[in-house]
Amino acid sequence: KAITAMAKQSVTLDVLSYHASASLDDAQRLRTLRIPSSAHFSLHELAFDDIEMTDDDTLRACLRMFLDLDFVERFHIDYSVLCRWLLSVKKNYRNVTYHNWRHAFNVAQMMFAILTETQWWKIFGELECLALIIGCLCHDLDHRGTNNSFQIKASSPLAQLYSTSTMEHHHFDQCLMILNSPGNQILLNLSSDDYEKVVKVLEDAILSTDLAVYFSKRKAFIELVSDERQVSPSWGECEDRRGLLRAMLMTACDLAAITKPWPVERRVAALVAGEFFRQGDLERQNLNLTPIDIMNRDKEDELPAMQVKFIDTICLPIYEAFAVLSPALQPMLDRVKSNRAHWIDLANND
Ligand SMILES: CCCOc1ccc(S(=O)(=O)N2CCN(C)CC2)cc1-c1nc(CC)cc(=O)[nH]1
Ligand SMILES: [Zn+2]
Repeated sequence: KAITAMAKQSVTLDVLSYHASASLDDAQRLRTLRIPSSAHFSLHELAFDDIEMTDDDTLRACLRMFLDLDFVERFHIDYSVLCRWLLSVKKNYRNVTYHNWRHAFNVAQMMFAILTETQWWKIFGELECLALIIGCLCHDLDHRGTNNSFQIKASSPLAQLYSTSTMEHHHFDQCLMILNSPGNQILLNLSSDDYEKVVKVLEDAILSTDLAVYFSKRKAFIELVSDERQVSPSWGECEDRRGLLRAMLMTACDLAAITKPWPVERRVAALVAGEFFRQGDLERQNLNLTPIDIMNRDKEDELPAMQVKFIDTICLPIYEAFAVLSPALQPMLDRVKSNRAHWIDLANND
């Protein structure tokens, strides 16, 4: 009986992998494209904006990040497999308003920019940096444009699988499924020891993008920052500190639209609002519930005030701590403050 169950499980995985994987043709085409420099794509910019980029550009930019971080050489990643893996990751983001491939790509670019501008890649080492970049690209895989509380309220299949951090567990599950799909196994040539380490860091990184996890870890992080101030080399030796910094880094990159120049923040906030309001519509129509204010289309004019609250309660603490840890990140904090002023203006004009 156990054997048939195992056989069924493996068939399911194969069927999932088959549909999740990008086509060989697409991978073949991407493989032949020329890959411009990181400077060409402005990948080291903390104020990066992807609006001018085509989907092909985003894929080539990801290849550039893997090449510049030396992952392809160091981990003997087959270049065709890397191309297919990137296409499969992109394919497994849905066409939702905000939590789509572009969001994942922007989060990965922010991680690349922070790790390089602060030199923190030296603290984490190649293995943990590989896990962080893969984690960013995969952290919202198969997002349906609805949040954890919606899954619970709708008692969706995902909520029955995972009762806490529902979506984040699903994103990690999808990430592993693609990494283990034939033709997509970019970690194939890692030692089993290195593979175990990458998967562990990957799981922590993706689960850290649940704001509930951020709230639970933030106090310890801010205390550590006020005691230690700059990131001294000793941070590298302590596994717990590195884990805490990685978790905070994931949140800082996930919410980084708030640190971008105003035209970018204003555009992204409209996408976030669009997705929230659609969830509110679903809650009314399907669940017969009155949505919370942030998802209630009728409260649209309160959006600027909500953004100010979002900045004060969630964003400022983390970007203030990061600016203390590395002066290179000060411009991010400055832009959060100037975006706050814009939202205050809009809140007063309504
Ligand atoms: C733009 C449409 C309104 O957007 C918001 C409204 C309220 C709050 S909140 O801090 O009060 N809070 C967050 C935690 N929830 C559980 C309860 C509500 C946050 C946002 C918001 N979130 C993100 C992250 C996805 C990005 C972004 O730009 N804005
Ligand atoms: Zn995200």
